[in-house]
Amino acid sequence: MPTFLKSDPIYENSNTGDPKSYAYQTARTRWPKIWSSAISTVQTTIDESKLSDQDDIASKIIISKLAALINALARNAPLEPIADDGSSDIEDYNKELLSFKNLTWLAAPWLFAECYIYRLVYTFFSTSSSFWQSHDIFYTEKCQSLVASHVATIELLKRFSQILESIRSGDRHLADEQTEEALFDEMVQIALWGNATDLTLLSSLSVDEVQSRQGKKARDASREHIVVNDTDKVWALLSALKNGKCPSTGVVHIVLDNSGFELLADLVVASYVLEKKFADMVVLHGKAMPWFVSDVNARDFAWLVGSFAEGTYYPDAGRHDKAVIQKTGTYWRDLLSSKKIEYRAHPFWTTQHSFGRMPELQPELFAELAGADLIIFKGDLNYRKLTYDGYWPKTTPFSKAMGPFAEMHGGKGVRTLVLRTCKADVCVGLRAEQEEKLEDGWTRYGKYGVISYWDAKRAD
Ligand SMILES: O=P(O)(O)OC[C@@]1(O)O[C@H](CO)[C@@H](O)[C@@H]1O
Repeated sequence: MPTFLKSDPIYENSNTGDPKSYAYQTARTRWPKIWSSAISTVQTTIDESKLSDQDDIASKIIISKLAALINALARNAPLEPIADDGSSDIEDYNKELLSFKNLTWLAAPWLFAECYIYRLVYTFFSTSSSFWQSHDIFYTEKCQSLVASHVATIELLKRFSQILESIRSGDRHLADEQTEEALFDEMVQIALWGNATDLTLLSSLSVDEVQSRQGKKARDASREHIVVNDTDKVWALLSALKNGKCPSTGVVHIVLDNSGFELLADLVVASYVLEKKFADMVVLHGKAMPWFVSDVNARDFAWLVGSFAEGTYYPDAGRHDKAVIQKTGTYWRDLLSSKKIEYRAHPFWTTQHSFGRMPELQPELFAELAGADLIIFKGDLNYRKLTYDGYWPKTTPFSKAMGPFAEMHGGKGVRTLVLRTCKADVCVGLRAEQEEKLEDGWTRYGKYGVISYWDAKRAD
């Protein structure tokens, strides 16, 4: 296995040619479904829009490129260099592709090939006519999924509103350490299980199955499925930061994953962090382009906050529910305008690179993360990128699987917390013999979760 950087670990990774990997099934069934459905979405947009002749010709080209991609997957064709669309990330994609020599779709490292496929498809649009250039083929599906989740959404917003009230009223129960810790635990659970509902799973689970994972009942039932749980360590950190027992910069970052219900859960957690004064500012990192079907980009983010604040999110909601929705949307808008919450989309998050490459390839971004009190990574793809998507033995320490990203840098490294439901092959940090009790394929369908923490600022 060639390595792109000298610092990459020599490891066996999930590969689309390996029948024992989830990648095998993904490349043969999930990808063709995702891209066929993209063709239908483009067709619907054409039918619903009055396109100019130029845009109409461009639409046909986009559809033919998507069809050719589906055909290339079926034929196990080689991956071709990505066309230049003026963005600097393409160079590294093509450089790494060359380093593999004759990579074909059905025998490729999963992480590389999957990032490459989303970046490639984006160029079908970014190099097209003006109508299509900023088109997000997944946008409608993302909005619809949140509207379809209105029951769990309203339940979560009501709970959030209660929490805000108790924090603000200085509820004396909240002064008790155990109650405080229980509330933090609830926040972690909300953010973790919010990740169990992404749209790529719809190609293997039904809408009902995905929605049944939302809400408090589902969270409580899933507790026993958390295979690594470092919540207490993170609680110890936050308490130390707040009590001045640990130097603080007052900034927490959340590297987001999916839009819709998961983004809602992440906004709840960001607000909790601010209201409890664990931080003065929360930076949210989204994607700069449509990515892995349901990942958050600027438009999804603006739609969620805007449609809540304006009361257009769920027009059929009752008067009381509507008031809760609008109040929360307005509250988030205010946090954004006062810069207590900031949304950003660094191009690094849509490269193929594992985060262990960040210190060398994106030292400024790495320094910024290292300068914050805590970085919360959400979701499966971020976990795969933290751990090089490697076939590590499951008992490998989390810090070892992260490589240079986890290094101490003289006590100035990154404090990493990952909240991820397992939807791939990789999983580390288990205790010896823990895996024996888990069923075959347990790392795949979002049933199990990990709350893994590594503090690269510790003095020891
Ligand atoms: O990052 P997320 O949204 O938690 O999950 C990403 C995911 O759904 O997309 C890929 C699909 O092949 C897999 O890594 C994983 O199953």
